[in-house]
Amino acid sequence: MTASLDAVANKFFDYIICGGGTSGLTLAARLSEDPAVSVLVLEAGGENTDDPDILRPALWGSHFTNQAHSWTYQTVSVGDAVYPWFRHEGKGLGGSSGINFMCWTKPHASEIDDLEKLGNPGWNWNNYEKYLSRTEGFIVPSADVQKRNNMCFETWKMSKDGPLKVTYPGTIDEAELKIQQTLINAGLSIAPHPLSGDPTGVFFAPNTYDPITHTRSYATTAFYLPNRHRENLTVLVSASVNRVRTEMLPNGVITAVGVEFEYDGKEYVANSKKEVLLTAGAPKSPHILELSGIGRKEILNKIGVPVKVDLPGVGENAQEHVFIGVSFELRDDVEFDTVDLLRDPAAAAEHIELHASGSGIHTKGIIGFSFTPLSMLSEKSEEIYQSAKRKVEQNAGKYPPGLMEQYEIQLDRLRGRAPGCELISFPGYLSGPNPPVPGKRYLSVLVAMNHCFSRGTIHSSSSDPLKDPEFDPRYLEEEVDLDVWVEMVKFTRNLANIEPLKNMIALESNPGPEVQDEAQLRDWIKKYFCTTWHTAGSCSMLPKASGGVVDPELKVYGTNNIRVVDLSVVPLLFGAHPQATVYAIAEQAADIIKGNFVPMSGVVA
Ligand SMILES: Cc1cc2nc3c(=O)[nH]c(=O)nc-3n(C[C@H](O)[C@H](O)[C@H](O)COP(=O)(O)OP(=O)(O)OC[C@H]3O[C@@H](n4cnc5c(N)ncnc54)[C@H](O)[C@@H]3O)c2cc1C
Repeated sequence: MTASLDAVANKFFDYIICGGGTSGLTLAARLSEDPAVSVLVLEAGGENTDDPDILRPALWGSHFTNQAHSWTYQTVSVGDAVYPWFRHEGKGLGGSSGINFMCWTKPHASEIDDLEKLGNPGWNWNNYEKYLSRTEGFIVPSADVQKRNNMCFETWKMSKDGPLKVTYPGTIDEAELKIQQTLINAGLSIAPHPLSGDPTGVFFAPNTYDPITHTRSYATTAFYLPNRHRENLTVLVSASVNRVRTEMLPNGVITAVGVEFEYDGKEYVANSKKEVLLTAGAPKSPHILELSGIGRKEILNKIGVPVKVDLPGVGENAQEHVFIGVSFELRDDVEFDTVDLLRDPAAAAEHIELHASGSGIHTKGIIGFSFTPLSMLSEKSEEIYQSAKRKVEQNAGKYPPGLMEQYEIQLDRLRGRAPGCELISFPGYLSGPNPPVPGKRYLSVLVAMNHCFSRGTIHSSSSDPLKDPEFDPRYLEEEVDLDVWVEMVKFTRNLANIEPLKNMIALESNPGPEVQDEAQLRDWIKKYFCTTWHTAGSCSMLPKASGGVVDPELKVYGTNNIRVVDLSVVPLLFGAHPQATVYAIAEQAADIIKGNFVPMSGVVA
């Protein structure tokens, strides 16, 4: 059971963790392994344990309409986009790991090594694998499942020891193999070791899935429930952190002494003896810093918060992954159960029943992936690269501190060093503008742009903690992003002409026959794309002079004992779904905080 207010208000704890999400619960479990240390987690949302809408798989996106499950952020500038309201993060224990799409992927090793290259000793692939192995609990599927799905794990380096269950969903349709074969026929190859350093190619990715109960495995089941009995771990839900309380040390550095939090409409205080750890996610961690007087002085002056540390990088360098769905209507004779069925209330009820017995749509997952460099998809890749390079060189003097170093790496990736183009097979309709036809089933290929050059900002617009920060993502501001994306969509549409997919589909629903030439394609993308909810960078781990907010020990510059430990610290977003990386960051952070971190050398050592 979570704690009562009385156990928290005005009490003292060694560590106060602000946000009980993916990283927060991981960190809490690791720090409280030492019974001599007291740990408090404050989570703004509810406990949400045993909630079937969280536990039952294949409910992708359904949480967005439920305020108990997700935060909804309106973005500031969205250009022509029609889905600005589609901006969500997880709320309640488990955070985004409780509402995410459960896909388990990892970046190319060189992209993690890039963190070290950007000035962060110890943040490299070797340490990444070491720390992620503490979370990851891979369950190898049966020999029968492997044979049926052409799976081979000999070259995959996966840990079986962690508490987070990672495996394949109970139902894998034969259609997934056909989609995979189509991609191979289109020129891609099987990725030899996609979850151990090089995801280039096609593969079936596991999910965060418990194969016994056919339910979601997430930060709550892996790190909170098994440890909630610990006497030194206190978790208070419905407690929203307003700001960090600080004092100034004689040397001009500020030190955290606790936090102020909102509970049931009133403000309370919890005191920290050692550290305050911000794990509120990329939209909210910079918000808490700014409300605490740590941030860009112009922003703090504007919202009337006294400046304690002038730290211009807070809320800057925000990066996103974005996707757009190309949907194909399936032929009626194709055997492929898709989530389209769930639009019929009677079928939806039937599949809830089926789930209880370990079958039906709710035992499916999103598993079909390919990651490639642009050169594998388009003959225009060199032209696009040269044009992006010219632009970066021309504007070199105009970029904010640190961005040029990031762009140099991004150009290298664009030329093929790491795969930024992703295609995901989604069993159902997920696209616009043409709506699904009742009774029809769809396959959508989600075309995801993972190495966006555009950068956004997330800043407080008021000193009122209950007012959400303003998120200005500046999507597609850098034209290379759209150039790359157009080529990816062209490649994807052409899959309809390649067997065996050709034989499965009746027609292309979106973008549809109205979208023919390149100008129309560009307009369609600008209108109907959507975030992939992987926001990073808003509290970047970089040297301070490069726009950094935290140092390589994740400590906020100018403070003695405030750290940020969540996806916001990643200064340059990689080409993978980020939950695995968030767990790895939290695991490494726990060792750093405990004083146990012995870095394994990486490329820069
Ligand atoms: C819809 C969706 C689908 C996704 N799909 C995938 C996927 O399939 N695979 C994948 O790898 N990744 C996926 N992701 C991304 C991944 O889940 C997240 O990047 C990751 O979980 C973020 O972890 P975090 O610890 O940074 O933040 P979160 O897990 O979001 O945790 C932040 C926590 O802080 C709490 N909080 C916020 N403000 C306050 C405050 N002021 N006081 C107290 N608590 C506060 C929040 O309620 C939340 O619980 C998805 C994300 C979303 C939203």
